[in-house]
Amino acid sequence: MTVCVKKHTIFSNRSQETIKMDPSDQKIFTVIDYVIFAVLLAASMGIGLYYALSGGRQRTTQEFLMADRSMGCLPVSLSLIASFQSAVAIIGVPAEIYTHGTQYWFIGCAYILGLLIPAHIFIPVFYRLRVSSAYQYLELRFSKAVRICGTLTFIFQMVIYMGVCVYTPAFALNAVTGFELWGTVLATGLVCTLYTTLGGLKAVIWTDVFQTVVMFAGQLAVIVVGVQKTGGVADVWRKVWEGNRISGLDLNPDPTERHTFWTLGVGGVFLMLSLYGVNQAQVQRYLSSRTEKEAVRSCYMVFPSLQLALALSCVMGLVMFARYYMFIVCFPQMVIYFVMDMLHGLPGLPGLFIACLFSAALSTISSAFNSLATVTMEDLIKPQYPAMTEARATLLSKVLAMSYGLLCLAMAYLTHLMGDSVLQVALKIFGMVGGPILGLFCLGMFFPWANSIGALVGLCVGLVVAFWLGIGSILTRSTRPLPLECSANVTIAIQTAFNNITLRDFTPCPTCGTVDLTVGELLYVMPGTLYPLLGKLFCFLPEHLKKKLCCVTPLGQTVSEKIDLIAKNLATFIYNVFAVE
Ligand SMILES: CC(C)(CO)[C@@H](O)C(=O)NCCC(=O)O
Ligand code: NA
Repeated sequence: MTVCVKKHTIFSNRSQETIKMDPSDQKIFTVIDYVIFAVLLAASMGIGLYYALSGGRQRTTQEFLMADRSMGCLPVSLSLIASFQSAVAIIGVPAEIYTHGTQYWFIGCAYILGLLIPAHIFIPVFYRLRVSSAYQYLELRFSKAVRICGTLTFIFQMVIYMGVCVYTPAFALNAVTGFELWGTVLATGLVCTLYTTLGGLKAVIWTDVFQTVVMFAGQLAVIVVGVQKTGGVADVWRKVWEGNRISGLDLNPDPTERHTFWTLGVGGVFLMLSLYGVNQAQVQRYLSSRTEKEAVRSCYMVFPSLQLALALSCVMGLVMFARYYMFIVCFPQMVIYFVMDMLHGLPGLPGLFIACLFSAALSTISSAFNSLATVTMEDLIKPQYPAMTEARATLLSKVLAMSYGLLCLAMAYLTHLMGDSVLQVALKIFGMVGGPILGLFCLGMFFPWANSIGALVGLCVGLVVAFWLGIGSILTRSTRPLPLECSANVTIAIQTAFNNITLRDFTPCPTCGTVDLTVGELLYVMPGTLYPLLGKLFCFLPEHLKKKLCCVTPLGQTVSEKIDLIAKNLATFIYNVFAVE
């Protein structure tokens, strides 16, 4: 088979749809390939059925939404990777490496802090409060209003994301090989809806494990065959070296530059924190762990696997460059073209890659369905109907998981109607909304004097700024992809600034809880919702100074200690009021 793409179409980004396999090569897929794709769907379905019929048979919300809080660290860690490794990344990263060289690979540096901070700050806070949803934290720390606004923002973010995640791989595959578009979208969407609804979080986590393995296997197959067909490792290396694709560390401080150490290293940490620190899909997996230690361990285990995932997609981009280095620009569809060019004639391997692509998609949308069902149940419905029976709550959670599954198909159709360009916009929205949500949680944990009005104003302003930057960068076609760290910082800045205005009185009390007096409202900061950041940073100071510094009681008190503290704080507050009089 020859590269049947006319040169001018490769140079022009606009005529992407002309990149198609040669019609005489339409027999890329043999029966075996279709069987492998069917086996992926059937095995995922089987895991769903297994967890519907074993264990507690999904009769409680504890089992359906939290996997009975009994998971070990290995499945949790593989599931953590699978949630946010979508097909968008699998075909997007090789295209990026092909066009701009290996600079993007430096995002691997951000995984260090991007996983250490969730492991030692976010996990302990969430785990010890024994919440079910990350947004429950926001009510404990701020107020009900903040919780509901956070939940709605998250739902908006994930609903847009899941449509893109199921549509993108089907669309790219269809455009290049003619693989049935809507059949694929419907099959993956419906199978995923079924196993998520039947088997709950246990099924979601165990299918993630299976799908992560398929994902790695598919990418590895492309690389091994690709290197062989391109003339061996030495030849690939020579071509990418001569083609200037091996990038050194770019320390240019200009934040509008495409990828530099700063945008990747610093921006990458913010991206990782918004995904691995506070996103409900991930928080739920930490909370489903048997113990806090297991949760922290699973977060550590994400590091090597995520590095492997990154390395596989970067190397795939390099092999692809060695193959087609005469073309300058590469776009995602060309990655599919490359894969099929490498694997055709090897029965089963094209099927394995399709399974890899849809494993990535399935594992992401199943996490979305389950986490969306959880927040809708725990944050929006349960507080309204506290007397609801467990059986009814479980049934409702299943209905919710199914409804979000069907909504995902509707979103995929909407994405299709709006056309190709909306894909980029939708992915940007995912990143843009992540920033202000991250800002909200950081504000709560690290700023004892932050209050609920500040949090709400900050969230709104943060969203406006994120959209302004995001939409602006789309209109001006700037190449800088995620204004996430910027909007997270703006959120925190606005929130703290606003707090200084609304704060009339700030009294660290003797037992080091805090009493905030705001416009007509008394705010008590619940113990365990703050992370003693300053205390940890200045750990060398004597104990009484540290306590003053962070105004925080240590995490993990008993209930009676908490009640005791609340009483003391109230007493202090009353004393202060009357002392002023
Ligand atoms: C989480 C990272 C940064 C890991 O490299 C990457 O997989 C990513 O940007 N994921 C989110 C976008 C997506 O894959 O859909
Ligand atoms: Na995935």
